[in-house]
Amino acid sequence: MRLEALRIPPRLHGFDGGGAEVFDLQIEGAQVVAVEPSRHPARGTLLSATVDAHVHLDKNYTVREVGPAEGNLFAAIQRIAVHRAGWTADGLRARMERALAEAWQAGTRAVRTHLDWIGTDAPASLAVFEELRARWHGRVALQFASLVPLDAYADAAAGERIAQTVKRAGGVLGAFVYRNEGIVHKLGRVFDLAQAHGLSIDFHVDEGLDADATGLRSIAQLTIARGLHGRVVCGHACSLAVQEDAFARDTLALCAQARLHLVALPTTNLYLQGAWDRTPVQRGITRIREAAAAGVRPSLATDNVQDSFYPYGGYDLVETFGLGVQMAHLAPADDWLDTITLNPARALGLEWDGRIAPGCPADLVLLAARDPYELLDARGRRRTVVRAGRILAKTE
Ligand SMILES: Nc1ccnc(=O)[nH]1
Repeated sequence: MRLEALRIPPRLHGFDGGGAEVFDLQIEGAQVVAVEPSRHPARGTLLSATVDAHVHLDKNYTVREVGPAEGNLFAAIQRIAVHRAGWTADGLRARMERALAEAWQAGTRAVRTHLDWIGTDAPASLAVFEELRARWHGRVALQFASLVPLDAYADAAAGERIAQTVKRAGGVLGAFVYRNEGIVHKLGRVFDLAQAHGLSIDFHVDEGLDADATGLRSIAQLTIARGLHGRVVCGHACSLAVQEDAFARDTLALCAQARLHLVALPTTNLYLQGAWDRTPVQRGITRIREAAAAGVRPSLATDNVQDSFYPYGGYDLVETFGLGVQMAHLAPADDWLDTITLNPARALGLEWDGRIAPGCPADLVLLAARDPYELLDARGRRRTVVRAGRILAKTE
């Protein structure tokens, strides 16, 4: 198969483009075998298949039963707690399948989901997740992180049980961190367990606009102290945006030193953060631009879809990218397409980092956008998804 006249954003180049912007690709079998400058004007934009570093497959599409939390994270947590008690394998399977089918059609090749993990035993969602991870193998690579309230790790035996289960199931150790008492000590327990069991870590951290929420800084310091550079992912970090510039800069320098992976969640952050009873001025998004300037190239991810935390949305990362561009002034847009391709691929430790080059997998998303401006319009988002060298889906 030959793909002609496509812009490849420079950050996604795994080859020397020699200053050209538009390319023709030759695909043989499941591989790209040649990338050459094109003689034609661009008729679209080529990305590597997208990677979604942070979702919640266990609770998506439940908003019709639980209701939206109207801008209040802790209300969202309470609403889902009541609903969670009634979760069944069939219900979970249907919700997860629907999400994966949508992500796959949109051109996503890998997804990391958090699984609500209350108590020490594995949640009902884990067995369903493992079943779907096997069923979707070769289409969407699936990872999970345990979403455990940080305080649960204060109990050493409970922490050990959780870590053993996560290890057995091939997952990532996670926690929800927000202004906890004794936060450094409890975070230290998570790092102890990760080290003892050889696990990577993924935190929900500082998801709020209180300037004294400084979990991110503690996590970066612990990552350096424990030598877990590059093994730790942090989602949200909203409070970084409301802290003093100098303080935030120091935190980001530590994050860079720790090779921490930062994931911003535009839809949910916009919905849950800022005021509800008047026009919200604060956007809740973390300091994406300062992070990048400090050497921490961040990811954008989907987070919640049609649940109490975020009642709208779907699994289209190109759409989420468009929102991120507008929310955080990610301009020029072309320069930030690594937020849904390369950066999350590295955060998830995927074999292919998403750079397009001869020899790379032919897992690609061909967008109709003829220039960077069309990336954010409905026509420009229309796409042809190519997986393993074959056209999977086309939107007209
Ligand atoms: N933003 C979120 C925090 C905690 N749980 C969720 O599902 N989402």
